[in-house]
Amino acid sequence: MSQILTIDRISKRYGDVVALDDMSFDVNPGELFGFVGSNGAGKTTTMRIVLGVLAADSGEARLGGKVIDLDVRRTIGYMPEERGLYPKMKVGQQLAYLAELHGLSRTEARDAVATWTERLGISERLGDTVDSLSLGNQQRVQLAAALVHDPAVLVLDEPFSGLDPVAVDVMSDVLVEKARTGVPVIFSSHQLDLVQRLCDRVGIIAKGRMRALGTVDELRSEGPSRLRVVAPGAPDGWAERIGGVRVVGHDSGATILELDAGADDQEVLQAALNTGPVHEFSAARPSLTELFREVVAG
Ligand SMILES: Nc1ncnc2c1ncn2[C@@H]1O[C@H](COP(=O)(O)OP(=O)(O)OP(=O)(O)O)[C@@H](O)[C@H]1O
Repeated sequence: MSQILTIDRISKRYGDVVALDDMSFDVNPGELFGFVGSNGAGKTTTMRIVLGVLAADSGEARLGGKVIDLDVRRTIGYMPEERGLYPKMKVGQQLAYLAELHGLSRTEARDAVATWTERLGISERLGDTVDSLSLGNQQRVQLAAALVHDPAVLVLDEPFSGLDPVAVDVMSDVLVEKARTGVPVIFSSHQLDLVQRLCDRVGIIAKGRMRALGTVDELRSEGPSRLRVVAPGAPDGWAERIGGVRVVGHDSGATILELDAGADDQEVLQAALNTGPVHEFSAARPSLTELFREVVAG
């Protein structure tokens, strides 16, 4: 059954360090949620609290409205940042053991291991010990470990870090596919282009607080309006004489302008045409990376 994951007003301190300060958000059934923030912003702490391996000082995490206790925790697929496999155990044995630990019968566990190792391209490694695998393949095994028990929610701490482009594609496909079955999927990442491309919604956190939350489109359309203008014959400084308009960047021959509320884009177009031909004149929206820089700096 599809269930919503709720992080409800969680706060957590480590001594004097405030790791989470009233953190709240939901991950809906069937949603791929990107959890982003600078180093030390509080992503791992949030995920550990969801898993119940760390206690919150206040607030709570719920799945389908039920506080996450030991029973609920068994239904979560988790990929910890520090990874958590037994290095000397064989891949197949280890995955089957983890599946059985989460309540699958021996036969179900064997079938699930075969399915996921095949899907993740590691079926030829079943008889190898984990420590004999490359780091990327260890990561695929770690994802298989999070998936073998058919989890009701997936919580993944930096699942893409260190993967080659092919492995990134495999991981992306699996996460999207899993979300589309109705499972809430949350993952943290510093690869914002990937988050922008994959996620239904994104939460940007800074210093333990949620600072921006929404679909990538919603976040990108907030803030001042920007124009992208390509006017090859325009002299330097052509746009700076227009009221309420600032040059905020240049990109492959284009000038990026930011307009104050009420500034007239047609006046900008006219000013550009006055310099000669205009090859491009369009609304420019900030990338997730630019938004992230603004949110974290603000
Ligand atoms: N066991 C701990 N003891 C003391 N402080 C801690 C501990 N774990 C985390 N912290 C602090 O809590 C804050 C949040 O850390 P957390 O690991 O949750 O951040 P993060 O967003 O996952 O960072 P990263 O992107 O670097 O993995 C940081 O200031 C960190 O130094």
